Amino acid sequence: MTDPSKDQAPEAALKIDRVSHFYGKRKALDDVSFEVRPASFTVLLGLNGAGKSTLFSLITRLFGVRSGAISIFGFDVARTPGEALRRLGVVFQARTLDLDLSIEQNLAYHAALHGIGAATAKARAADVLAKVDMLDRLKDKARALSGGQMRRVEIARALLHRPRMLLLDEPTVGLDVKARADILAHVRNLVATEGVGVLWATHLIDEILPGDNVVVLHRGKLLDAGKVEEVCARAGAADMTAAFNSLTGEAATEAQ
Ligand SMILES: Nc1ncnc2c1ncn2[C@@H]1O[C@H](COP(=O)(O)OP(=O)(O)OP(=O)(O)O)[C@@H](O)[C@H]1O
Repeated sequence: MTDPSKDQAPEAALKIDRVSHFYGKRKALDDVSFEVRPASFTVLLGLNGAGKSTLFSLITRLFGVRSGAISIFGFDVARTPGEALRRLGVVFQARTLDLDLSIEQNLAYHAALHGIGAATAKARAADVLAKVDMLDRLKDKARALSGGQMRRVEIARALLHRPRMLLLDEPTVGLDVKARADILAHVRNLVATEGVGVLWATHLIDEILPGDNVVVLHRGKLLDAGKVEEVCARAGAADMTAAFNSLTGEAATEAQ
């Protein structure tokens, strides 16, 4: 007898199903579909204007989904927003820590917004800060941190309510090479050790590693999605840079 559980792929952490979005007459997303699996690191790769931020705004319900559907672990963000967003953590492109508050206060404030009680919040803050190696800075003001350290605290904060899916919108913008590598390593570690599904938006091709999933978005259209190796093979390219150039007709961006 076959084991039915073997045939059932685990539910998608994030499912984007035929999503389009217009700003006035400008089509920012054109019939985009893809999935992020649990415990996978998926790179949303696109140049400026590809539609990455628009897609994030739809996933987080900043904008309503008017065409297509988005679900998180099977919960539609429009029909069951509470269930869907409870499972989602977000790190936005813009810095969002209150610089005059301590790290502890920043996290406590966020926990309160999620309805997490003070004692639980304290324990969880220690837990999530340890995951990004920032526990020793608990009492410091956010202002005292470097850009990379702030980003790590923002990632910790996004994990406070224990989401199973994490969105990061160009999280390494403005960081130096070491801070970028640190953030990437911490997030990849969350995928490996905690089974979190990650969607990592970037325009930097060298943030992709072999075995990652990649979604190539260009001017609102999804050009290809799959394992890096599959995308390269389909494009007849030796590496992801060549695959991106061939798919989009534009030059990919490497690290600064
Ligand atoms: N509020 C808005 N009003 C009108 N057009 C917008 C708005 N926001 C984005 N756009 C347009 O939608 C398209 C997609 O933009 P979006 O910001 O989603 O891309 P992106 O991939 O996130 O780019 P970036 O890396 O520059 O942030 C672009 O053509 C952009 O000019």
